[in-house]
Amino acid sequence: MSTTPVVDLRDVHVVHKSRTGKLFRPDRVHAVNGVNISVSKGETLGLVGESGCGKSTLARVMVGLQPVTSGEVRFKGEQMKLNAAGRKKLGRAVSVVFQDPATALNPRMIVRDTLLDPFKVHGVLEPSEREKRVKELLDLVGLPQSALDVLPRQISGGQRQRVAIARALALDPDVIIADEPTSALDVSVRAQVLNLLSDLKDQLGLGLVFISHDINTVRYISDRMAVMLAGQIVETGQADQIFANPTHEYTRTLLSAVPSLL
Ligand SMILES: Nc1ncnc2c1ncn2[C@@H]1O[C@H](COP(=O)(O)OP(=O)(O)OP(=O)(O)O)[C@@H](O)[C@H]1O
Repeated sequence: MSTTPVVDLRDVHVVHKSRTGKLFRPDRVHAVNGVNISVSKGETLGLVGESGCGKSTLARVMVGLQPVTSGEVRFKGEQMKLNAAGRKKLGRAVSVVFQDPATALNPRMIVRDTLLDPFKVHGVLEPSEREKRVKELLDLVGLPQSALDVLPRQISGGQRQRVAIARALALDPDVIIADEPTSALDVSVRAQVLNLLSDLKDQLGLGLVFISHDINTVRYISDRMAVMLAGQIVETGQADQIFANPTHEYTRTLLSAVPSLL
C-alpha cells in the first residue's frame, strides 16, 4: 500500500445554501463540518451514516466536483486548487459510481459509446486502441462482448451497474468512489456487485471508498471505516476493531439496527 494517500482531506467544511429558502428552514446547511479523511491505493474505506449526514457532499469533494468552504483537498501529497486543471486531474484519478445506473447512464447511448466517452472527453488513446480497451473493460466487469451494442434499458439493473463500473475504470483511476452502489439494485444481485468492486480493488490495486447508510454492507467490504453524523466523522478506524469495540454511541445505535441482506 502506498504511504502517500491519493486523496487526503484536511479540516474540510462545506456549507450549502439551502435549496428551498422556505420559511423556518435555515438558509445554510453545514453539510460537511471539519472532516479529516484519506484514502490510499489498495484499501477500502467504508463511509457510513444516515441519509442527509453529508456523505454524498464529501464524495463530491473527493472527486473535485464540490468546492470546499474551507480546508484542504490534497491529491498525492499536493494541495489542489479546484480550478479547471485541478478538477480534470482529480477527476481522472478519482472516479465515481453512483447509486442508480438507470439515471447515471445516458438512456440513448449504447454501451460501446458510453464506454468510449471518457476517452473522447479526456483525449486519451488512439481510436483503434480505445475499442480494444472498451472490450477489456467489459471483461473486467464480467459482461459479454455482446453487451456492447445494447441500450441500458435492454439489460438488467445489475448489468447496468457493471457498465457504470466499467466506465469508472476506463481511465485507469487510482480511486473509485462508490456512492450507495447497490441500494437501487435487486437484493439478489447486490452481493455480486459488492464482490465485483472488492475483486477489482484487489486485482487493480485500487483505493475504494464505499459509501452506504447500511453499516452491515460497509462491514462486509471495508478495511477501514468512518462513521459520519451530521457532517462530522464521529468514529474512524479499522473496520474489525470498530465492530468489535465501537466507542461512539451513534456507532452502537447503527450496529444494533436489524441486519440487512446487503
Ligand atoms: N447542492 C446542495 N444545495 C443545498 N443543500 C444541499 C446540496 N447538497 C446537499 N445538500 C444538503 O446537505 C446535507 C447533506 O446532504 P448529502 O446529500 O451530502 O447527504 P447524504 O448523507 O449523502 O444523504 P443521502 O444519502 O440522502 O444522499 C443535506 O441536508 C442536504 O439537504
